Amino acid sequence: MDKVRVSVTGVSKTIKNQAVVSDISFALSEGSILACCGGNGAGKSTLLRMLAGITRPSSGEIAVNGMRWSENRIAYARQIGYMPDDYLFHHGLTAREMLSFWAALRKVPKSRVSEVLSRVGLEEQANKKVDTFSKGMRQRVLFAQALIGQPVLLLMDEPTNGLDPFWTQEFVKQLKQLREEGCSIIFSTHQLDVAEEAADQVIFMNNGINVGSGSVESFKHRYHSLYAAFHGSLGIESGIPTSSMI
Ligand SMILES: Nc1ncnc2c1ncn2[C@@H]1O[C@H](COP(=O)(O)OP(=O)(O)OP(=O)(O)O)[C@@H](O)[C@H]1O
Repeated sequence: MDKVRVSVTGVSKTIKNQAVVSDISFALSEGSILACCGGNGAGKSTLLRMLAGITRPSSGEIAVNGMRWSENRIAYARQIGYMPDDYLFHHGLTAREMLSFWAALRKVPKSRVSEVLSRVGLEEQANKKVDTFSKGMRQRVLFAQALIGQPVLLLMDEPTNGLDPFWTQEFVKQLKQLREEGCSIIFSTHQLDVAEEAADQVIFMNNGINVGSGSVESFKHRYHSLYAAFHGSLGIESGIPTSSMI
């Protein structure tokens, strides 16, 4: 059996008396990709933030390589690269300067900066100021930032937001390459075609609840596309296996 990289057991989050994430459970193995899909306000970002250790669950357990955040926060965080859905960049810094800053924070060699810039196709723009970049280019800077510490778990919140079709395809290729290297990846998206192409597993969320989860292959076999599967999940009587273990 594949080694479990991420284990999420009965995780819930309540904010201001509102159940934002309710009783989510899944397991993701080493070198596997999970897409977290759902409409606006479904709880995807909150789930990713809990996995990243930015927000604490109200209840439930999260372990990455068997380690819980509460046991050793620094060692837990070192395993993870997190790409937020938005980031307020410091004015006046170039892409290289931003990444050098993140490399220093992560205590990784500066040589890694050029490696990740080239990986996201920004080597020629490395010395340009990030606040002059387009949305898609800024997304690629954030992707590079998430990769800088060579994480074993990559968490990405709507990573293809703002990417043009070329870079969306490049992103899918990058994810597959990272999976080959043994990295486990969880990303949220509204783009079910990207989830279908890149992910091995999918979890559909609605109002913080897992309304359907399983392998992309099994959903495609049953519904022909993730779009149909998602609609089926929301349709309640769809009969999707409701087991929350992926
Ligand atoms: N800090 C907060 N204070 C109050 N409510 C919050 C907070 N963070 C999240 N929420 C609420 O939790 C719910 C889930 O939000 P979340 O951002 O996790 O959803 P999402 O699936 O990522 O949505 P989107 O696709 O729009 O980004 C929303 O109703 C949101 O308003």
